[in-house]
Amino acid sequence: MIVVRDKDTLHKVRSGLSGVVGVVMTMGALHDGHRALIEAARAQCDAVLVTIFVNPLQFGPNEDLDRYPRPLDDDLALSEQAGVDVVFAPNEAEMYPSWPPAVRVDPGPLGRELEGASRPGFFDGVLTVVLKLLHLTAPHAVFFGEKDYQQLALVRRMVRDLDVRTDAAPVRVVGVPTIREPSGLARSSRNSYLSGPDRDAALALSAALRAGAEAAVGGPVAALAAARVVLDAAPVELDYLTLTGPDLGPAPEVGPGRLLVAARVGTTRLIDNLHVDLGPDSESRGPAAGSKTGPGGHKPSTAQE
Ligand SMILES: Nc1ncnc2c1ncn2[C@@H]1O[C@H](COP(=O)(O)OP(=O)(O)OP(=O)(O)O)[C@@H](O)[C@H]1O
Ligand SMILES: CC(C)(CO)[C@@H](O)C(=O)[O-]
Ligand code: BAL
Repeated sequence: MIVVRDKDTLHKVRSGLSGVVGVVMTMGALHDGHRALIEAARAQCDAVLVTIFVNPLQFGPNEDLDRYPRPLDDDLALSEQAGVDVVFAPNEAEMYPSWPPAVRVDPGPLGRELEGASRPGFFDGVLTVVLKLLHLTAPHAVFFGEKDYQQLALVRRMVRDLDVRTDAAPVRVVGVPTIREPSGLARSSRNSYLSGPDRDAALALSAALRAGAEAAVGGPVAALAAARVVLDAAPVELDYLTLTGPDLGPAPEVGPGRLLVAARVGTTRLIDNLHVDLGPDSESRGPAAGSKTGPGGHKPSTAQE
């Protein structure tokens, strides 16, 4: 495995890779969720490149940039063991020679909803660094986790809207299902912040999503209500609970939907989401109650604090 810290060396190393190149972008503190992305990339590509960079541009002033874990040696060991060919781990000066960057990617209306509403500027920062990393690594396919469902949707949209291509074909954006602990908790680098009681409380997110999915046969209102009961009973501070279509547009009455949740557990902010099958019992129930304008100006069914 080759470890690269600067753009010029990356260019040389990338030029030496042949066949289909897959990239997995991360902020490090690698876990089984990242491992699943690497495995998907290995299965679909001839060479796998992993980026490790804690991107300051996507952190707000009161967020956890300073305390975000940076166990680089462990990350390199996991990457090597997982069969990664190249790791690109630049520092901030290498990625942002001029700070702050004056030109950034505008994520559009969807980028200002949900995570974007709670974390202003977050998706401008994410899409800006993702676009830079796409230029620098020139992948044929790039792999993102469904755990960050809105991020995945926005990267797909950016690649389409800004014509991001490698070797004359659009970069393929591959979504990988969420890896969970046996308890149901979605694996996340920020789980390392959770103390014992917070770890128990954090289980409410995935439990609420499962309760919502089970109740979804009764329609959107039933799904949201069931999820909300679980969250209300737990010592967590709900940020949002939303039901949308699979593309983050309005939730249908019947058919596939996505239930998304964000909540603060102690000082740790966590997100999760799950596929739900709505109906068929909902067809006679009338429209779902929407209490907030949702992604893309639509009205998804939302339960909000
Ligand atoms: N549990 C998971 N299952 C599948 N993919 C995941 C999981 N956790 C993270 N990923 C994906 O790994 C990539 C890098 O994410 P990142 O390094 O931010 O990890 P993270 O665990 O999401 O960190 P954080 O706790 O800061 O949100 C993203 O595409 C993300 O969606
Ligand atoms: C995509 C990403 C690596 C950009 O910094 C980050 O948002 C993440 O780890 O999900
Ligand atoms: N996993 C998404 C990156 C972030 O929360 O900053």
